[in-house]
Amino acid sequence: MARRLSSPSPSPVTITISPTAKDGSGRRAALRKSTGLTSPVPRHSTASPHSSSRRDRYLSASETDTSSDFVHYTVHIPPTPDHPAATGNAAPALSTESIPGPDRSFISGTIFTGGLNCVTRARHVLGSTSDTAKSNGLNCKMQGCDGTPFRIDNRAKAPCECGFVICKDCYMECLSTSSTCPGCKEPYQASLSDESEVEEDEEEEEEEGRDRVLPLTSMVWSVKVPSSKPAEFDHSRWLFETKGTYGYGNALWPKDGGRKGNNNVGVHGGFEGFEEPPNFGAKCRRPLTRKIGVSQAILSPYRLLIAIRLVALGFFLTWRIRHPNWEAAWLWGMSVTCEIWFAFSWLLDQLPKLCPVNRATDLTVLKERYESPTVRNPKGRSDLPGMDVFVSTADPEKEPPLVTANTILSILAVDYPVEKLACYLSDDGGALLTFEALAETASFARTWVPFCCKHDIEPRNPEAYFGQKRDFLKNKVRLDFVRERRKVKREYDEFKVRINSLPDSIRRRSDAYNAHDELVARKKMEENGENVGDAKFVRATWMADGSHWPGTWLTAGPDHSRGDHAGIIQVMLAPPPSEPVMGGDSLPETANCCIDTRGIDTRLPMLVYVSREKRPGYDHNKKAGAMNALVRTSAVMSNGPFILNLDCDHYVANSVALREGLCFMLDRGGDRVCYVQFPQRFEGIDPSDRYANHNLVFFDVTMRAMDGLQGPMYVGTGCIFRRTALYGFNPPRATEHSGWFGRRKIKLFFKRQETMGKKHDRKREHDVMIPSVQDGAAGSGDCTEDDDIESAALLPKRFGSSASLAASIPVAEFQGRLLQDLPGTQQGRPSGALTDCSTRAIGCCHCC
Ligand SMILES: O=c1ccn([C@@H]2O[C@H](COP(=O)(O)OP(=O)(O)O[C@H]3O[C@H](CO)[C@@H](O)[C@H](O)[C@H]3O)[C@@H](O)[C@H]2O)c(=O)[nH]1
Ligand SMILES: [Mn+2]
Repeated sequence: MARRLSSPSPSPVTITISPTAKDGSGRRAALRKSTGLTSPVPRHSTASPHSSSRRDRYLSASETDTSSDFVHYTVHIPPTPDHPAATGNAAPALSTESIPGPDRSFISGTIFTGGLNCVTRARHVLGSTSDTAKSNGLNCKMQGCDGTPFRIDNRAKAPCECGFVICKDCYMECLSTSSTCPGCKEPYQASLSDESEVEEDEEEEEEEGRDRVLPLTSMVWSVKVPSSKPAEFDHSRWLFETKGTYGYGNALWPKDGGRKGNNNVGVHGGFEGFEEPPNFGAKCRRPLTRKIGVSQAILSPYRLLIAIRLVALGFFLTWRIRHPNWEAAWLWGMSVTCEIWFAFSWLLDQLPKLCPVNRATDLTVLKERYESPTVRNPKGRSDLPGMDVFVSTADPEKEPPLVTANTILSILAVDYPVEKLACYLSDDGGALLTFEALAETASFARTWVPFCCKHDIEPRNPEAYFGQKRDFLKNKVRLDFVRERRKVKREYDEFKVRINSLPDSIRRRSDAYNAHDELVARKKMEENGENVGDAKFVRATWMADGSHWPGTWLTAGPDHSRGDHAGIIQVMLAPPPSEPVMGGDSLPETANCCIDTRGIDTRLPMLVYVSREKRPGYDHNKKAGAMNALVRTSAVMSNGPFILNLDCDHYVANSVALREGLCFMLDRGGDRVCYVQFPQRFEGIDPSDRYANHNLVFFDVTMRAMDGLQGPMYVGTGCIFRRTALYGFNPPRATEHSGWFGRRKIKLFFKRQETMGKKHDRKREHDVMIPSVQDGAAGSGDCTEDDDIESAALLPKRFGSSASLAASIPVAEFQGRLLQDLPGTQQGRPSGALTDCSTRAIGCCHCC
């Protein structure tokens, strides 16, 4: 039984399927439920008359446990703008009301497809993209008003510290009535009477506002940042050129030591007339990482053993050569050659291992340096750089979607500032199954992630966590832990059932739609008097909203087969707001009924589904190609300066791993680090490791030993990269060998060879300079005009003609710098930057 396509209404389709799915505990999966299969919004917002309450669901699960041999699966088909619901119907599944402002365009603007042979499509979003401010949710937030907010430099700006966006009329009204911000109920800082004043005084207001919220009031009054508009001032250059310092002791610091009076001058002061700075940074000067030598007790015997073996080997080879066997000379010759070769290769293998190193990170220092309140960052907002996590999957049959889903969940739940994290799934199979599994994952993440954060769950892969044999109560202090764990486990079991029944439900849905289409086509042909017998009908794969899946079809069709389909991008979870959204304050739709999220930040990181375009005749380069596509897509969407890649069958086993990786990147000298490789640990294989499947020698010995030399190698996955290194730019300070004796430090980043002889031409092509971010995408502060033109001309040659991609490069470089003390840092591309450029970035010829 299927709903007719021609009369779209959000009534669910009940499909009866044979009971194939079993959940983890072996219990027969017999659940009656309503699922909005492609809806990344919380499941309970898809409320329909058919969906029972949660408690009922559990009850019905146990009731039908033994009695039913069939699963009643209710597929809720959400209405969409192209298939609008009949008026007066129940609330649409993709209820925009349930999503706070900025998220709207991402949730309703679902799928982006496009590429070489087809125009870029952005379905469902047409209405909201017409007005950028609207699509970003940046219109006036007053109830019943959607006026244009204050604009400064084309950016909407809130007149209040709390970020409540408001239009001019409403602002004036508020001022005249209560003078308080309708968002935070705090009084507005300055009352402004007319429009010009509003615009002109914005900067001053900003400064006043900054002073107001600073807790360190005694210090702040005299610290004047040299420029009122920080983005235009290059602080690092200023520091470098003037040898100035900020804060205590700088040129602007008063000699008399400020309000408190100064009794210390001349006593502690290093320079006459300047106050000795208090020791603020004693802790922050501590390094983020430490190199720990391997204990001599282990190394010395090991080295001795190698020396003894070497000597023995020497004696043996000498003896061998001195005692030739002339009766079988060729045999003797062969063995000697082979033995010498083996000895040599053994030596090559041993020598690098003489000096292995361990490294340790200090996460408390990272927290102090980047996440504690400072003068410039009074709220202690995280200053960590953005991080994009890439997961690749290729075939939903060989790589089960449940495994991929668990990987994604472990990423979404990592301990990293949510607004700085973005997760991308590359689906090389272009399969609707992976797509819908990801939508389900996004939905389950709303329960799983707050649960992990609340109770410090480790590991944050639900399958691994619930499968643990050890006592789960260890180190758990919260009283509601046991109850919530039980609930979440049950949710997870249901989630597994849903994922495992997806192949069936997709097939059945498609069959129903196809049968209906075929019937209509047959009728038409009969009416026209055509021969129906030998007609062939296209068997499409249908999405839950009643449209064709743009990727690979179950029965391959033209333009929908493996290796021949359009590119697809779908944002499953919109970029989160920058302020924490505590569970208790959230709207009832987003409230989590499974666990008590009061006081827990319920935001989730951005999650994007990407399936790159594939066309015959192009080499897609397997995983490398998928990674390239993700690098370009993420550049125009979130542009995290660091990238972590994982296979779909891996997961983040330690929730602070990302932070630990970044310690190496952000430590002193870290700007020379291009990537940080994590070791891999394996599960589900022989625990006694009889066949060395755990790869311990490789990850725990060889890689550490290589680290002691020049650094470990990239093993193809589980690696944090510096984005600009992937673009092929040289690190800011490359340490290069110049000959055998010693090293030479060269500065390649912003400097170029003065001489422009022919010899340099080839080199120049590889050392493309990253244009300075202060001067926009095409200009460089240190370079002449000629250089600008040259680098601007080289960028499209290497990265295609996408202006957004080119513009994202210097931003990524800027944000990846060591200290985030550069003001005005734009955190990634604005969330509304999802344009047709990102679909062109996943095009197979990459000629956007
Ligand atoms: O066309 C393809 C083929 C593969 N993959 C992905 O690449 C990853 C690795 O492929 P797999 O066949 O599983 O290789 P393995 O031998 O299991 O993986 C190891 O070896 C690979 C190189 O041989 C590395 O890329 C992997 O990171 C490393 O884990 C998987 O996530 C796949 O989904 C794609 O995205 N597109
Ligand atoms: Mn693999």
